[in-house]
Amino acid sequence: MSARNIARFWEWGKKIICVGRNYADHAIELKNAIPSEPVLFLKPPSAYVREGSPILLPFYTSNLHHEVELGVVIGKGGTAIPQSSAMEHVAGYVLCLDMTARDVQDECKSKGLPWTLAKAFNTSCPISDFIPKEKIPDPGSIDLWLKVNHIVKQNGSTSQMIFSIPYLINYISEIISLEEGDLILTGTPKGVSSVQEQDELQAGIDGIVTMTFKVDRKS
Ligand SMILES: O=C([O-])CC(=O)C(=O)O
Ligand SMILES: [Mg+2]
Repeated sequence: MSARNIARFWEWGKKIICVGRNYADHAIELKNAIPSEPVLFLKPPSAYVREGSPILLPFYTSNLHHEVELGVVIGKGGTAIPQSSAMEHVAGYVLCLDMTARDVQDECKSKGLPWTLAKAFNTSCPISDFIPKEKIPDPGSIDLWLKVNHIVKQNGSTSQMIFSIPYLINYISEIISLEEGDLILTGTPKGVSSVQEQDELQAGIDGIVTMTFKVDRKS
């Protein structure tokens, strides 16, 4: 067997750990409290989708939202990783969309149920090409943007994150051990909105990466 290549980590079937409400402006737009500890949820590796394949609308939602997020790819596993050495565990980054069935999430929230149906369905995690760590020397101050049909909907800086990447790696790894090939989605800035069948989503980090995905319905 050939050596595994971290640049294709999404093929390894590792964990996708998502952080919610990590930008105050997004917490406020959805009328949520600003958290005092990170809000965590998971997506299965079957959520990954790559450019060239569409984001499929789940049949049970009529309000699918985009959330553009910086993804942190773990290169070296660990448990209870200290903040001071957290960045040594990072192999690189990807630009991600945390696709969210907002109507289903609202219902789950009101019933006190988990968000699985809202967040973890097939194609709920579109990702860009792998970005080696060296290409983003300061992941705490990069601009993320997202357009729907060429209209800008989200444009935020990772400097607005409530919990930094080292904080998140420490916090998560105290609870869930991190492994090589795991991905952490670090939360979305404001501007989330509804997408429809045939919409084109384009997202990017200026000078680093862009990606384009079409929204479709399962045939
Ligand atoms: O669904 C939400 O609003 C929580 C979340 O994923 C985020 O803030 O990125
Ligand atoms: Mg999110």
